[in-house]
Amino acid sequence: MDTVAAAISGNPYFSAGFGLLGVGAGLAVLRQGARRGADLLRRQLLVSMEIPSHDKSYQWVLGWLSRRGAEAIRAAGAGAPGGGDASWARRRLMAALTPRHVAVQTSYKQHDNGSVSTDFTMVPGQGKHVIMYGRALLQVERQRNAKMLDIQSATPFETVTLTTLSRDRAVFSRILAEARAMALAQNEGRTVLYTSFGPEWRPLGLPRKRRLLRSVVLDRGVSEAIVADVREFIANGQWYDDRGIPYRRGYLLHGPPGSGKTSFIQALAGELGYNICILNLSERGLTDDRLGHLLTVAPERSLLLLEDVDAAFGRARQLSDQGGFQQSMVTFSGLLNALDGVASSDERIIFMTTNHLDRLDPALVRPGRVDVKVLLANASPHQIRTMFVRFYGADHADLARRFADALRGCSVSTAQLQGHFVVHKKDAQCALDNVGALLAEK
Ligand SMILES: Nc1ncnc2c1ncn2[C@@H]1O[C@H](COP(=O)(O)OP(=O)(O)OP(=O)(O)O)[C@@H](O)[C@H]1O
Repeated sequence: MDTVAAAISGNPYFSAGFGLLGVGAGLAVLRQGARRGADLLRRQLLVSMEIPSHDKSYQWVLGWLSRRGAEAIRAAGAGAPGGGDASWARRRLMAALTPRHVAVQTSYKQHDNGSVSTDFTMVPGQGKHVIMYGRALLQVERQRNAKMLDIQSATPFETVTLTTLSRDRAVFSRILAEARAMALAQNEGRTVLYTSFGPEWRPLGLPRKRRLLRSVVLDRGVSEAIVADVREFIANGQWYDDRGIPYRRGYLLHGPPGSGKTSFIQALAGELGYNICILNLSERGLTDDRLGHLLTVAPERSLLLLEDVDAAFGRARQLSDQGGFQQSMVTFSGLLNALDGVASSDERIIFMTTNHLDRLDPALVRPGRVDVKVLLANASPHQIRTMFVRFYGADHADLARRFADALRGCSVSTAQLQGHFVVHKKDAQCALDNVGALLAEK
């Protein structure tokens, strides 16, 4: 044994081998130590915030990042010889930090006259980027998991992770607040129409310019009465809460086609600064469960609109129940349950419209489900005069009176009147002379 040990220790190759082994092991320990140290340091010094693509704030933060990117490019390029208030060093830093790999996001902008234009914005692409926010350095990492699908949107699951130094952790809430305010400002003065998409609400098209309440001409005092009722409801949440009454109010607007029911609800939403969630009860694939869920998760500050409720539960529905055309799977009791089930403390304002009040089941329109019923009928003489003056100006009040007299006793909808005025938009006298065309339409 001793001779073997002596042989090994005396052998220079063996000694060198052991030496190398020792150095290797030492290095491995050092490397692991360094990694652990870096991990520990990272945990102590860095904080991160992950935003998954299914979260509402995801698009807000992407929008915010794209705005920051554009600002960084401006700050880096602008003011080269002494321009702008960014120092030269800061501009250089901004230039260095401008993301090199960007993704394009196309957005549509609706102008006040209703036309739509396209706009391209660049958001940081997949991978890591570094940006400056105030004095804080932030790492932005955008990751896509191609193997995971967001079930609701059927798009790959994505995340954006923001990382910064622990001492700057407060920037996260500032960024979220800024991103939210930025997104909301884009919809300022506009009404967002939501429609159901699976179990959630999605914006339908672009936010629309708010419709002015006075652009919808209802009979004397009708508009004012509804607006006052809704405002009173909105202002009295505590009252409902104190008495344990579900905080919801139901309105039913009924009347012939083209009397302004939908237009009025849009204008009311604009007046209140609310959005509208439109639900089509006849929608294919809509079930009782989904309806109940949708009514509970409607975005805050929105009016829920169930249009043409008679179509879903009137004669057409009976036909489908007898094996006719396939409609939604919502049952009448499912609708009642959904309306009653909205018993959370969240404010719910539900508008229903119908052309046929008589076809509605009394159970649907009982107080608690429908608290306010309003008839929007064919145009009254007051509406005819008001619309005429609104189209041609106050100096045509006399023609307006004669026009209303010519239509006295006739059933003309406000939509028909609007159509007539559009045809004769340049000439009030012509509109009066051709009033007979309105009667011929009948
Ligand atoms: N009272 C009104 N004042 C101003 N415009 C009106 C009025 N009524 C209808 N219109 C115009 O007529 C068109 C159709 O109106 P709207 O869709 O609001 O009618 P509706 O009562 O909801 O019809 P329907 O019962 O068929 O759904 C819109 O372009 C709207 O601007």
